[in-house]
Amino acid sequence: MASPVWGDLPHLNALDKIPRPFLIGVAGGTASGKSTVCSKIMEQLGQTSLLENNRMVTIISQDSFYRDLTLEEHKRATKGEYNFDHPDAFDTELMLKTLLDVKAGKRVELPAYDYVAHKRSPTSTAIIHCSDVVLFEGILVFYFPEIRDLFNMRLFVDTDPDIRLSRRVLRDIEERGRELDQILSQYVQLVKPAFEEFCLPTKKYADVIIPRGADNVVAIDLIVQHIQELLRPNRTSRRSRNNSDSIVERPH
Ligand SMILES: Nc1ncnc2c1ncn2[C@@H]1O[C@H](COP(=O)(O)OP(=O)(O)O)[C@@H](O)[C@H]1O
Ligand SMILES: O=c1ccn([C@@H]2O[C@H](COP(=O)(O)O)[C@@H](O)[C@H]2O)c(=O)[nH]1
Repeated sequence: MASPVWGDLPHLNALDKIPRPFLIGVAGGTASGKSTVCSKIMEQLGQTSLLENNRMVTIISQDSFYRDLTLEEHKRATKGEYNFDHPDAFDTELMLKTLLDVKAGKRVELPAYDYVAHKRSPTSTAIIHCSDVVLFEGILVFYFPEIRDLFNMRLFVDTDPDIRLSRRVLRDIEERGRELDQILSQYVQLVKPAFEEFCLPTKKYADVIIPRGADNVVAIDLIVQHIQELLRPNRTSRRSRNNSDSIVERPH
């Protein structure tokens, strides 16, 4: 049953024992298009038209697991001098516990991350219900072995660094309230070196590398087809057959 497109995916061999939720890790450098790729996968699985509570595909961002900063760290963060791209910036324990809960089908509550305040927002939480597919995206989702091993499929979004930087500049000015000189100095001093040291070496763990991110419609189509194949409705879902059927339908 293994598809030639997917090559050798040892952890996907027992296709008759597909775990639910099916946990997909999506790694890649900053502004590579991880969130956009996840949204496209969700859209093509016919999920965006459904009410949030009825969706069988969920996206979780690793950014929800940035650890709380001390006063001194927060001061540095406001000047673009705190290293948010280092593995130590994350609350690994909470990240692991949450993913284990998600895998166990438990309902989890996640605070959204506030990039302006540099902290988790207590007023904006997402409730993760048990889903058929959970996409977990972030710069270092393959860095921590205990977390990496939880994924049933691993994707790496591989976008040219110049394109990533230009997108990050626009995004950080428009959405994250940053000044150009601070974005550039943070990028050169912290983001780029950490990408090379911690993120890029994790590309080797990917089952599928997606060059050009969301522009790569062929790769996204193939990934979606593969997920649909794995989650055929004759497999048992945590929810009703009616709900899980929506996953195998094409959007049009
Ligand atoms: N293929 C694309 N073409 C144009 N802009 C894109 C594309 N993919 C992502 N972007 C934009 O680049 C920025 C970063 O994308 P995002 O998906 O949030 O990346 P990441 O999750 O890796 O940080 C966003 O403003 C997004 O709208
Ligand atoms: O308070 C913060 C938290 C994070 N960052 C930067 O965000 C990116 C990770 O998010 P992507 O969506 O993958 O780009 C990371 O490179 C951090 O440097 C921040 O600037 N401030």
